[in-house]
Amino acid sequence: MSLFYSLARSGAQRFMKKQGAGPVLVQGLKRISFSLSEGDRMGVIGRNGSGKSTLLRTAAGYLKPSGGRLEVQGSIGTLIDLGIGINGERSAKENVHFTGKLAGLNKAEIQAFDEDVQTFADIGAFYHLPFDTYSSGMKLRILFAMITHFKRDILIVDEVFGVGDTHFAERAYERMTGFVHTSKTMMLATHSEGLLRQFCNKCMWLDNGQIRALGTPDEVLEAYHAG
Ligand SMILES: Nc1ncnc2c1ncn2[C@@H]1O[C@H](COP(=O)(O)OP(=O)(O)OP(=O)(O)O)[C@@H](O)[C@H]1O
Repeated sequence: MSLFYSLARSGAQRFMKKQGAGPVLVQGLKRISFSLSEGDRMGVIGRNGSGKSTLLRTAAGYLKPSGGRLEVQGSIGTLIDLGIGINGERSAKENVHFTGKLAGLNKAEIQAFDEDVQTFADIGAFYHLPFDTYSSGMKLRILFAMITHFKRDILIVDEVFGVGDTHFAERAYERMTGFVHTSKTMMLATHSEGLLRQFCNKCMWLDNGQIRALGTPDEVLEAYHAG
């Protein structure tokens, strides 16, 4: 199983460019090329606006690159935007049952899925209220519990841990550790060196939408700090 991703070109400039009275163009990524194989867990670092989320969304298939080639083999689990794939007017429970049906689970499996999410997310009576009424932290709890219930070949996670409280973060790290060992490939955008060192064996430094360094977390962090 491999994840090969190449964005060789794009029609716009990286910086915001106003073309006369026309639209403003923002190029999120430029000349990105890398491949990940089974067992690779790549952290993506970079300053705010450097393109980390854009890269993850593209790799997950939510964004279509304007040029280049993206090749992904295997099932993908994502934790990128708090709400993608969720019906905000429905409760977490209803969303869990719907997702379970979509995933082809039988009645007993859906019940187990429901119990697992409800127990792990631990949001009390909110579990039965519309998702849109949840705080960011509650949304994270539900979505994290949902995606980590399933075994996926590829896990793509944006730095959403920040909205969880300490109690949840501890349990999430624990579950993530288990998940990392059962998933084959991972991409994790993060500002946390702790997370990077704990979960990743590769690291990409994005700067202005381009790869500035690619290597082990130690190598890339050293380059990143050196500026
Ligand atoms: N929907 C959008 N429309 C236009 N420009 C966008 C959109 N999303 C992101 N951008 C731009 O693309 C660039 C990269 O943004 P991105 O969110 O990928 O950065 P990031 O590295 O994830 O940032 P952060 O660390 O702040 O989350 C930024 O210049 C941003 O303004």
